[in-house]
Amino acid sequence: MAGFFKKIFSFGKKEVVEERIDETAPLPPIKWDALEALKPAAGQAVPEFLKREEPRPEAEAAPPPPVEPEAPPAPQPAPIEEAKPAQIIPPGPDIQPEPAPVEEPKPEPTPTIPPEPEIQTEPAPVEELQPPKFETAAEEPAPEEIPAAPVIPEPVPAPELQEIPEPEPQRPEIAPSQPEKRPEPAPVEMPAPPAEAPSTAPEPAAPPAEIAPPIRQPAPVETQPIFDEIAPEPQAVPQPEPKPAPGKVTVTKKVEQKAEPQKAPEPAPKRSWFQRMKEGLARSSRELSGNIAGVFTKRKLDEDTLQDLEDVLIRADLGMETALRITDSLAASRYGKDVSETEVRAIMAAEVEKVLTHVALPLELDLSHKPHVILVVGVNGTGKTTTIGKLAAKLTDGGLAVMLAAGDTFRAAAIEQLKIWGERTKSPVIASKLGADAAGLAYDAFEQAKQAGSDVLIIDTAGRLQNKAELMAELEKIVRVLGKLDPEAPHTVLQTVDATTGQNALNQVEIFRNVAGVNGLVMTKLDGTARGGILVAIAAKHKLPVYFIGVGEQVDDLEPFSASEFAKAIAGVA
Ligand SMILES: Nc1nc2c(ncn2[C@@H]2O[C@H](COP(=O)(O)OP(=O)(O)OP(=O)(O)O)[C@@H](O)[C@H]2O)c(=O)[nH]1
Repeated sequence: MAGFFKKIFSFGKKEVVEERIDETAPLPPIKWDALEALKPAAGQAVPEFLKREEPRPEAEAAPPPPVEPEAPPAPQPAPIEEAKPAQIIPPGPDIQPEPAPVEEPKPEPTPTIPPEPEIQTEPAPVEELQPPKFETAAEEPAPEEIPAAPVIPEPVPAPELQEIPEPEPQRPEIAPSQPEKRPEPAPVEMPAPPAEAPSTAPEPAAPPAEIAPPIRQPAPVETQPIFDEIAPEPQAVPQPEPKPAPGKVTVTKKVEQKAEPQKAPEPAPKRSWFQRMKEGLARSSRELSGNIAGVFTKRKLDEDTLQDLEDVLIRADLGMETALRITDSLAASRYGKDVSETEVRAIMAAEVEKVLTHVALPLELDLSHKPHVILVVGVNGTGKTTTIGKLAAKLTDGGLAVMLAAGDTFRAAAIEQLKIWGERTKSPVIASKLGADAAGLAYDAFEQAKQAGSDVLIIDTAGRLQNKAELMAELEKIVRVLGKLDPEAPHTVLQTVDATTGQNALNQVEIFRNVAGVNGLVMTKLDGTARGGILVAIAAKHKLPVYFIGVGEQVDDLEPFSASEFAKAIAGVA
């Protein structure tokens, strides 16, 4: 029968020499001492086995054909070989140890330690041939296998995924590569962790320290750049936003800027004041023209026609005097003849202008008075405060120093409103507590205006016409105290008249003229009223100068009064 063959491995040549042994010869006694001595060194013999086993996972074709088939113990030495290199050559055992890493992956590096003790115990009995191979095996296989192991490049991508979920994602990546090596289904996933575990295990050993770092280093290195890439992206996104975001700040500025120029945004400046007045008087004009047209459609100019026309003019608030002037003028030139609506409106415009011409005067200020005092009176709501603001704007725009006095001490809103106008026109405002003596305030304001060298002092007043006696007493007192500082003060007494009040405006002018000595009018709210004709009636009756007309609430909506333009506008003559 076949006898035992003693195998002799020559280093590097991979040759086997077989020597036949006599089976009948007595076996030599076992040298236990020698075996014990071999145990510690046995760990070094493993490298040779690693050569055989390592090629299996990585390259199965590599292993030498003669050795594997003949040596049945090969399967056993495999684990033994792993144990030995674990101490000296960590890379070898790290890659091969299969069972140990399977358990380790979950707890991470710690499980790598247990496999070592088990391996160390087993190698002892098997290694007789290993002692001489320690050095060679350790030198040759370890360096070659470690760098050659494609496992290193694989973990590289793994760390990228790990960056987010940490080490776990690496396993799924490594797993697919190893399952091919190991046909078993269950371990397919498990093998992945072993690859990591071995890498960590060798580190504790001194020599593998060099190998381990390359595996770990790539991971953090790659992860960091990824984080950097991710980090800049979110930062880059917000950066562009802040640029438009400042949009938020600019909006606030725009709003603030518009708050001041509210004066400018008026649509009025685009249109002439006459256009605005004409539009404002359109209701009055349309009504008047329509009524006139109805009178002269089918009839010749006779007494009945003239009477109907007179009624129409009176209903338009032009007043009896003005109505008679118009009918008399028309009858003088066109009596008994056919008369068109256009002819009637032309004659009306001409007569209205005649009435208004002597009242359409510009406001003259005697600046020899320091200041020229303007007392503004009128019924509540007729536009006193607003007119004061508009007028102050005109005067300051003309370079005059203006001071305002909040003489309407009965209404807090009136005081605040005047302060606003003071801010808009950059005019100082003299005000006192609510309910204070209006005359006292007017006196103080006059003194302060003198001291300040103001050119004009405009004093606002209350207009509580419902308490006529008290109002009259207050206005008289104001005029009296102002006269103490300047006998000619107030130099101008303006009354604001609300055009929308109709015939009642005639009575208002009568009252304030007698009490406060009104010597000028400002017709307000001529925009959008159908009763603009009252201005003609007031002018005809009181013959007071009309300095301005108000055609809106904005600062520029105060226009010098023009008789011809007003007459044409109300008569509907282009
Ligand atoms: N449409 C239009 N409104 C005007 C005009 N003048 C003034 N108003 C408005 O009329 C209202 C009353 O104006 P004020 O200036 O407060 O009148 P006031 O006489 O001072 O009233 P009191 O402070 O109560 O005495 C305000 O809403 C003004 O904006 C104008 O010419 N046209």
